[in-house]
Amino acid sequence: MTPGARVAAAIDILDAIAAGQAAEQALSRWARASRFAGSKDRAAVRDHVFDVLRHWRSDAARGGAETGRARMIGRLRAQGIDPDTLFDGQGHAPARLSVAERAPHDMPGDRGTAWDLPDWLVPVFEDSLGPHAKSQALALTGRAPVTLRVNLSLCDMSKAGAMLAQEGIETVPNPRADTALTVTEGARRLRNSAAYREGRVEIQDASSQAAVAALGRPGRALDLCAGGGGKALALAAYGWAVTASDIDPKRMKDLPERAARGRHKIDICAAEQVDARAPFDLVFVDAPCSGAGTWRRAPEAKWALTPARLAEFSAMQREVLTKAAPLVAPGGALVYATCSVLQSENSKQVEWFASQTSTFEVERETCWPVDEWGDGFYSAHLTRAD
Ligand SMILES: C[S@@+](CC[C@H](N)C(=O)[O-])C[C@H]1O[C@@H](n2cnc3c(N)ncnc32)[C@H](O)[C@@H]1O
Repeated sequence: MTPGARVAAAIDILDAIAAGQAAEQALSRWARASRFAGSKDRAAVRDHVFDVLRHWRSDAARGGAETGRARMIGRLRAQGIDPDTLFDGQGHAPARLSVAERAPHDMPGDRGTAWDLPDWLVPVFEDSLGPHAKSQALALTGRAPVTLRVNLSLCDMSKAGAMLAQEGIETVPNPRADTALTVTEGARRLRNSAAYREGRVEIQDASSQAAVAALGRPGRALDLCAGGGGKALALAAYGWAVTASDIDPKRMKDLPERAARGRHKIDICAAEQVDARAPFDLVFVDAPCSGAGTWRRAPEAKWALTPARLAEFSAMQREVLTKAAPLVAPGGALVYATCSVLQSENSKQVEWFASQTSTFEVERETCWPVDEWGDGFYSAHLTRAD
């Protein structure tokens, strides 16, 4: 495909998304109908689509309309690329720009457009992040790094880096966690590499790795909101004896295969059986949340979030904290974590929990920012006093 044809494909996919299709579904449909597209074409089209999704408002403003075509014009302008070089009407490239499209479009001065956030989230970001609100909102419009967790129970950092390099996957140590490598080249080869297939590395953001690294001497741990099992696997690699559970067992469907790859034994437990396994030295609550720290990876979620949905997350967080507390052994720890940068989901929830109980003490809270090394993440470490 020519660069122009890739842009034309992205425009069609963006229109399908604007009409209500999920981005992954729209991309898969296009890929199935476009057998001529090679892997580099598919990657380039995906990059265009996700770049626009991250800049949904500002691209529309720069392009002068809320269409896939205008947004793609806006995206090229933001990247300093003259749209005329790709919109040339040749072959499968998009039609030439009209006079109206070529006219400069002034960016509106409001912060929602400039920060690429829904208007209601601007004050929420300001309350949560103070002087960092703008820089964090803008950080969320960039591409996320691809980060690996080296499974130290099977491999050391330098061996993992060397194995990956042999297969054309270049990495650098990620300063956020001692187990983390950031991929700088060859990320698309990762899932076929020996290091990944043999469980020596797993894909996991460095902030999540850092949150698990800080948990001290291993014992019996419950990952109460295990989902795909990222935290459970990282805990097991540090030597914790892990029980994994989730209110929605379907969410754990990949966990047995991932655990087998990493050669970890994880006790996968139905939600109604958890009480019988208690107490635990550590209960890790990776709570359901807005995902605001990970919107680079899932930009549609940024535009789909509403105040009502945020309130629903808040209720779920309180419910899961309440459920977790009695499962912690005396002297044990409760870790509450989210991949959110919003105070209402983080410190406010821990404040609420602390106001409900005299049994737990808040030892420390840590916030990791959205930056070149990792996603926004929060964790609070509480200890059970009695
Ligand atoms: C942020 S995700 C977990 C991600 C996962 N820990 C990982 O590292 O891949 C939150 C999970 O919490 C689960 N969940 C929501 N409410 C719950 C509850 N009351 N009890 C247990 N799990 C719950 C959801 O089904 C979802 O899988």
